[in-house]
Amino acid sequence: MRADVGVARPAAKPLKTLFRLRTFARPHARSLLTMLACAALGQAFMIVAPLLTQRLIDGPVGHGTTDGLVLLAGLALLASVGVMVSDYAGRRAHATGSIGVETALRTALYAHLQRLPLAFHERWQSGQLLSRATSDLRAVGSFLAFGSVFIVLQAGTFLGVSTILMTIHWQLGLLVTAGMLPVMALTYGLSRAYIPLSRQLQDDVGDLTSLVEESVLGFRTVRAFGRHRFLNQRFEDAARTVRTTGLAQGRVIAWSWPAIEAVPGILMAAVLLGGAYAVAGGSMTIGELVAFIGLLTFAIWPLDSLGWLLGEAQQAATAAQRVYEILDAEVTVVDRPGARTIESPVGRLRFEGVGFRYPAEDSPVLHDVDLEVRQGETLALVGASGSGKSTLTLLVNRLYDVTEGRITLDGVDIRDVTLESLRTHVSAAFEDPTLFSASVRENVTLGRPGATDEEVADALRIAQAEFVHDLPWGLDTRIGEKGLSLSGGQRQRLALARAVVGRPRVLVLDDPLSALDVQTEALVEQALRTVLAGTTALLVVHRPSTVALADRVALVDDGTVVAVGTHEELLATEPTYRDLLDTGLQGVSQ
Ligand SMILES: Nc1ncnc2c1ncn2[C@@H]1O[C@H](COP(=O)(O)OP(=O)(O)OP(=O)(O)O)[C@@H](O)[C@H]1O
Repeated sequence: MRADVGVARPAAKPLKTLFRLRTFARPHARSLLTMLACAALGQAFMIVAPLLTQRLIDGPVGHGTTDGLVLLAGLALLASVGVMVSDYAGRRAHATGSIGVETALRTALYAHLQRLPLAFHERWQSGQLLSRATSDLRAVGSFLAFGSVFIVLQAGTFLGVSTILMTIHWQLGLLVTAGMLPVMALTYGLSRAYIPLSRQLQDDVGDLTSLVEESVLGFRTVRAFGRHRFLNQRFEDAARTVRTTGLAQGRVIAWSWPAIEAVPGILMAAVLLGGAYAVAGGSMTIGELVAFIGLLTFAIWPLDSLGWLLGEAQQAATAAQRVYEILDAEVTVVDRPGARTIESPVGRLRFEGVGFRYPAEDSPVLHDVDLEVRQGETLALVGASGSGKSTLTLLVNRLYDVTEGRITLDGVDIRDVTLESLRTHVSAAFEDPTLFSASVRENVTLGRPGATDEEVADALRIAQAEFVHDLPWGLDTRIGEKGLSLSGGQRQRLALARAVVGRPRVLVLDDPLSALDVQTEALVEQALRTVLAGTTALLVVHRPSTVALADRVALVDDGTVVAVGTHEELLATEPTYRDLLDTGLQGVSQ
């Protein structure tokens, strides 16, 4: 196995990665800034209350008069209305911003996943992708729209309040400002211990999600083999790993959080003591001390919450790193510069010195493949298991790109044709048919969205899939996830209908009839002949009867094509072919 698969670049440091997310926040800057401004305004209105209290104590209360009381009460009322209005506007802006950022991120991630090559999807556990596309994305989105804004707000509030405190009594004000230092030191220590554990926990949860997904999708096999205890054990082990990491994370929080939270309490005690001395010494009025203590709570809240917000930032940073590991994964199968569309190819397919190595592997699975599939010809690929037949079919519509040589369609290297155009003309159906939780019609027209009703009906007839008309809502019946509500043979027939709808120029079929009973297979083959007559087709053959559909046969052995000819020619000249027939391909009509 090679380590340099080249599908995902190692992500940068978590906090740096978090900063990269600004591109997603930028389009929502207006909402986010409105939210920040409203929150700042709300804080400012709240700070008015202790300042008014000071005026009240040192004014009317201290002098025993009612002068200015109405004005002070009016200002207090105005301030509370201000708090209410800014809170309302801030929350509205927050909702718009946070939903917008999260949607933009989710859409970008999904679109990128769709563009990533097969190599990426084969290497990544789907649970890891799922947890990144759900919980990580949530953490990142909510931090961008909430945490990041509040870090700015709380830092601003702390600085603003500290400045006011210094104007009231500069020595005590300085003491409060200095309280920031131990909080920052403790937060730094927390982040060094917390970030790796946070990353570990998110990875562990991804593994757990994969296990759940596997057991849900493979539940029939699990039940059939009575292996639920084994799977339970695997799940318990993975859950224990999550628990161990979670506990380690909890221990880090347990020592750091109380220490961070102790700082404001110590500050309050120091201010009370220092304030009492200051009032006794005459450097502070009672009203100023009351206002100072009232304002101190506004400085303490940012100190208190900064630890929590930075924890959120760290969590979001590791989540962002995990999301960027996908977003940074390279889309390797792309349109070349100057790639062109082909309108109506005649369908001449040539493999010229083709070699192929799977991205994670050291040695090639295909080498020196030279093969021509003539216009309108059906060519069967026959070979022992693992000889490379399926791999060869994956190259034709560029699910993988060749690593040696080239494949041409009508003499044009398929890498010089746009992917969209190539995949319009080259259709494929594989042994394991994937259907989607959508209507029958949507499943059939997946590769040809503009297909007419006649084309769909034609495809269903060819694939002997007319059973769909008996479904409760006919073509509009929704079939379950992966088509689980249908039998294996029914799913294969629908996948075949999808491949032949609109009569593509080139058809690649990798044993698409394997789940059919003998009778249905014969009917499908009979109908397929009419399609194959006008189409260039590459057919991976595992059953003798399918060879009968082909004009010629290519014998694949150990990653290369060793002989090409009609069935009769190969029978006469190739002992390997004869051996293969003896072991499984008997009964070919001659
Ligand atoms: N995604 C993959 N990554 C790495 N190696 C792979 C991958 N898929 C297949 N291989 C290897 O490539 C070789 C050819 O496999 P391939 O599936 O093309 O053979 P095949 O002739 O179609 O076999 P079968 O008749 O059993 O389906 C095998 O050695 C297989 O292990």
